[in-house]
Amino acid sequence: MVVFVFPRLVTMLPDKDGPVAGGGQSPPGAEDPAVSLFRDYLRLRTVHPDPDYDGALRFLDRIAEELELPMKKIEVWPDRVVSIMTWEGKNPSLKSILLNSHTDVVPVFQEHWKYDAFSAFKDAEGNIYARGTQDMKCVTIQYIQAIRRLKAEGHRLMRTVHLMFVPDEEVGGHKGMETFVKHPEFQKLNIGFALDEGLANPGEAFTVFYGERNPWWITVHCPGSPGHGSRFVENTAAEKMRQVINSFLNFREKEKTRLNTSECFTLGDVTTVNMTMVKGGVAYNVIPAEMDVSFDLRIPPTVNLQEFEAQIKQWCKEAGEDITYKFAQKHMNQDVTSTEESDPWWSAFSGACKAMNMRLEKEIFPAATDSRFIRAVGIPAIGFSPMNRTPILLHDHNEYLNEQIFLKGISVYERLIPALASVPAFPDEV
Ligand SMILES: CSCC[C@H](NC(C)=O)C(=O)O
Ligand SMILES: [Zn+2]
Ligand SMILES: [Zn+2]
Repeated sequence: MVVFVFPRLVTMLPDKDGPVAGGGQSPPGAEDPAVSLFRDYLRLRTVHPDPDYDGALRFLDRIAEELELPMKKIEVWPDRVVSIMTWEGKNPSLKSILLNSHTDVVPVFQEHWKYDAFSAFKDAEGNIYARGTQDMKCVTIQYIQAIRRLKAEGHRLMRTVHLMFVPDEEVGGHKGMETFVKHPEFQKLNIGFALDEGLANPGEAFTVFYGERNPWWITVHCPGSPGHGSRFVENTAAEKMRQVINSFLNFREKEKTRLNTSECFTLGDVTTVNMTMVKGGVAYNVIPAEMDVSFDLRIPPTVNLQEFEAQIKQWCKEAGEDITYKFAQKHMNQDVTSTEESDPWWSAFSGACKAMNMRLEKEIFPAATDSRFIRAVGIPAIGFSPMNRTPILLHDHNEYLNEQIFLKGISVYERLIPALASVPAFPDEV
């Protein structure tokens, strides 16, 4: 049995922004060690643009030592390390289970926060405030604590379980999962099924994501005739850009209406279009020779991407001569993970949830996570963060998670992980 000896020094200090007594702080020593570990992890500043990845690696190394699990590190890019903790199964030749989480978090606007976003302050209701409480440091610690409990109870699972900790998800995953899935060390993991992040659900149910919308980030370049700002110059960049904007934003209106008029649609079922950047011009009285406009498009897996791009091409053509566009992101893979009851992975996942009386709501993830790279190499992946009764606050001010919800999530994984690791061998595995 592994004795939990994680040092509690930081946790026992009073919170910077909270009262030392009477502010809902548990007396030292009374807090569940899993919550203390979570709060310690939240205090690491793995925040962009300069995440303390070394701090995270040291933290995770220490946990691997406690759990007596080997930790492998692969530098997929200079200063970008993927680390993998492995709990070998009784039958290591079978396909393994991946428990993925990213270590980085998005920046904060501290002036809009009630507490220091890296103090992990816990209020009287047990709500823990910090960047990453929902996205996704909770899941990292929940995986770890579930494995810790299972090991302490003497379990040994049939399939191998890998806990993977990746950098740079929040900045597109290029120097993280996107590169790592093509690495020979990734192939060696022999992954059969993956869990990655999901979203909180404000109600009683838990949301599970079986696919994602494809992110397309596009910049449309509009060249035009320059001239004096006092004249009616023909064929200006601005006139073309106006047409382009109209086409994109008219389509946006249609999709918004489609979402709002259908009872069964969620955000993941329609295409969103947002104009996010505009560039051009040098002076008030000089008509510029070029203007650029950028859009963030999110396209559901049911949309024909070739036809959609043809539509964009048409909009640009209609807006005037010599308009070009280029993509900063253009994810093309539209694979979704099976949620048929006949699918052994889904059946194990949903069966374990059912046994815990959890109601699941299946959705397409509206934004992009590292799951898209995992699915793109043919591995089924489910996005799931066990947080019900919780408002969706990822990337928002005052991101928080209640400690009881956090603790319940550990129990959820304690059932889920053995269920997945017990999926019987497939015919091609023996
Ligand atoms: C397209 S890469 C950026 C990834 C980011 N993910 C999340 C979850 O916010 C996004 O969807 O914008
Ligand atoms: Zn995330
Ligand atoms: Zn995020």
